[in-house]
Parts: sequence; C-alpha cells; structure tokens
Amino acid sequence: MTSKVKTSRYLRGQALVVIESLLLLLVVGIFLTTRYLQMMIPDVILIVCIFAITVVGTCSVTFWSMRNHISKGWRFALRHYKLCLSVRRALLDAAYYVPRQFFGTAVAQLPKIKLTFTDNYQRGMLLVENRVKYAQRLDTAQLSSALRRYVVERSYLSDDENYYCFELFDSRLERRLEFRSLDELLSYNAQVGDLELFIDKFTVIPLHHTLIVGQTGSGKTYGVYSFLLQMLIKPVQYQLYLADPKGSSLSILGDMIAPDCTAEDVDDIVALLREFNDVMDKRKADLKAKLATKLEASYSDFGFNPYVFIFDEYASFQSVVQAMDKKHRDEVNKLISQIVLQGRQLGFFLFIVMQKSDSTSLPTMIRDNLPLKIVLGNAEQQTYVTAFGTGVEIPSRDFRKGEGVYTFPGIANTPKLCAFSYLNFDINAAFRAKRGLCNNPRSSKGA
Ligand SMILES: Nc1ncnc2c1ncn2[C@@H]1O[C@H](COP(=O)(O)OP(=O)(O)OP(=O)(O)O)[C@@H](O)[C@H]1O
Repeated sequence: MTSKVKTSRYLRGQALVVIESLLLLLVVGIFLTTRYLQMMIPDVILIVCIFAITVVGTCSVTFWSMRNHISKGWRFALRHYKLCLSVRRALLDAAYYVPRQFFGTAVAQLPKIKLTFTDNYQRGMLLVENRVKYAQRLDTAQLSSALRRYVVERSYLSDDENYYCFELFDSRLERRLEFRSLDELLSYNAQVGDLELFIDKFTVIPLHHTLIVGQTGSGKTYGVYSFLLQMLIKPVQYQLYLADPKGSSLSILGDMIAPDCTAEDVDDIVALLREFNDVMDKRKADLKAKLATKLEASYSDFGFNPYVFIFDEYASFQSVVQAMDKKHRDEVNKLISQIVLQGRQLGFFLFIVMQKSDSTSLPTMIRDNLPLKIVLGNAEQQTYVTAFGTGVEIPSRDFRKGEGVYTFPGIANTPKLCAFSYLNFDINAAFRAKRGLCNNPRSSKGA
C-alpha cells in the first residue's frame, strides 16, 4: 500500500492558525472601538465572547489539522515534519544556502525540499532543489545525520537537473525475504511475472543476462539457488544449463535437476556452450519467420520458452581456456559473445558467477553486455569499479551474507541495495521435489 504525506498539509494547518489569529484581532479591535466610542456594552460580555471565540477557534483548528494527521497517521506526519526540519538545519550547517538581505537583516535562503514516503514509510524520496546559485555540490554525508533512522540508498540529479534526489530507506527495515517452506516461496513467486525474478522485498528484475560477483562466502551460489528455484516453479518452463568447473554444489544440483545439461569438465562445458548456441541458432530461424508478422516482438510474444546457461566460477573456466590454443580460445569467446549479443530477443540468457570481474577473466565487451550486475558482500573498491564502472557511489553498509548492490538499466542505473532471500527449508529436498518440472532440453530443443 502506498501513502504520501505532503508538506502542503502543514501549510494548510498553518493558514488556519493565521485565520484564527485574524479573527481574534478583529474581536479585540471591536472591543477597543466600542470602548473608545463609549458604547454601553458591558465588558464582561465582550470578554466572554473573546474567550468563546478563542476556545471554539482553537478546537476547530486542532480538529482540522488532526483530521489530516489521523487519516494519514499522525505519528508519520510528525516524523515527516521533524525530518524536514532537521534536513533544513543540516542544509544550513552545510552552508547550502544563498545569503540574502531581508529589510536590512542578513538571512539564509534555503533550497526547496520535498519529502515523500512509500511502502508504509519504509522507503522515501527526498528532493533538494539544485539551482545554479547553489554552486556547492550537495553531498550524501551532509544529510546522513539529519535523516535520523533513514539511510540514503542512492543519490542522483533529476533528469531536468532541478533537484538532487535521495532515495531513502528505513535502516531498521529488513529487505531480505525469508521462506520457511517451498510453498511459501511458491506463493510469493506467484506475484512475480513469469519472466521476472525477485531478489528481495523491493527488487524484481526482468530475466536478462546476469553477472554475480563477490568474495568467497558472500552468498553467490546461494543467490543462484534462489534464482534456480524460482525458475523451476514458474508456470513457464525454463530450460536450464549448468556449468560448474569447480564441480561443487551447483554441479550436484545440476545432476539433480538437469543431468544432461550439467558439466564440470572444461571440454564438456565448451560442448554444452556449443549445444546452447546451436539451439539458439535454431530459435533464431524460427523467430525470424514469426518476426515477419510482428517486428518489435521477442521470444515470449510467440510462446517460446527461456533458456538459461548458469556459469559458476567463470574465472576458473577462463583460466583453463586462456591456456588453450588460439583456435579454441577464439571459439569459446565467440560462443559466449553470441549468447550475450543475440540472446535477449531469442530468449537465451547467460548467468555468470565469479569472485572478481576484472577484464583478464571477463572481457569488457561481455561484461558491458550483462545488464544485471550484482556485487555481494563487502567487496574491494576495485571490484565495484570493474563491475559498475568508475565514479559510482556505493551505499556504505556492512553487508551480511547474501546482501550487496546491483544495477539494472532503468531500474537501478546506479548501485542499489539488494539482499537474496533466506531459504529456511531443506533446499536439496526442494530441488528434488521440483526436478520433474525442469525439462531435459536435449529432448525438446527449440521449444
Ligand atoms: N541470502 C542468504 N541468506 C542466508 N544465508 C546465506 C545467504 N547467502 C549465503 N548464506 C550463507 O552463506 C554460506 C556461503 O554462501 P555461498 O556458498 O553461496 O557463498 P559463495 O559466495 O558462493 O562462496 P564460494 O565463492 O566460496 O563458493 C551459505 O552456505 C549460507 O549458509
């Protein structure tokens, strides 16, 4: 449920107070005038009138302003008001104002601020006016203490460059989902589209090429479990290919859910990549015939299923490939590039999981064409730079396992927080239960 509290409501309340004061002034004026004209109205009647107007006026003003507060939650209205006040104070302290003269007195003209909340006040958006005259850059650090329990998740300039936008979230908020059974995951997944994957309470991403980076133990493979389970329980059948050069948990899982499409050995992985490309080429021919009827369509518009190739420990695979002769190296690079460059419209996606995404392990061209980039755990600055590029601001937090930041065009153009779900049930049993839903792609190519 979304609700908003706007500053204008307070202004309305203040206007009523002004009206009441004017009324009082009027009555006092009448009192003084009658005294002046020596009219024979007893003082006691006038005093009672003034008293009555004051009581009735105060009660109605209080009721009127409370009416707004009650309907939107007066506690939150108060919080909103206090927050606006402390942000203004912080702007003043940060000297983010324009000095002006007001009837000979030096005053500070603060920029306009707008504060709105969503998701039951768990998230918010603070807009601070950016006029050319505020030449100084507004920094997140300048506001963080003023925001009390709220933390800046992302900050950027609005498209028209008139406002600094600060996306806030309640620091006490647990964005991570916890599922105690597969059924719970199933019912949550029902709210998400067939070709979308969720990460946490606030993050749903369209299926696309993905890069997951993070130090050992940061929760990469666990995150892949979460994605895989979602894919397996969707009404649309996902065709899964799994490559795990380390032969660890993902390959064990692969043997359970897609044994014919799981590989550990580098040669087998290359063969799997070839096969994936062959199926993709067939899909290309099928789709071409259909696109004649609808030019801007993609695989899902014609009822084709998505194919997903999940690559764990990609760097370890690349280190072996680099030692191969040039012909083999070129072939592998071509296979990977083709998936990344042509896969989206055809419905063929690559998920790459690795500890660091530097260009020696992952060519820049491939990395740049993986729209969903996730960095988990407390990574080194260089890891963020290689994943997201230079000059991006990473929200400063102590990331727990499965927590991190991600970017996705249009949804998170700069790194945003995310946290993979806690799967508080027997994951192996869940995969075993769902293995029947995963087609063996070898028996249904081009479906
Ligand atoms: N989202 C999460 N919720 C709860 N626990 C998690 C989460 N992610 C990871 N963990 C815990 O952290 C452990 C390590 O995670 P995982 O094996 O996925 O790390 P990794 O980054 O893949 O490590 P490596 O690179 O060594 O394979 C998991 O076994 C699990 O207990």
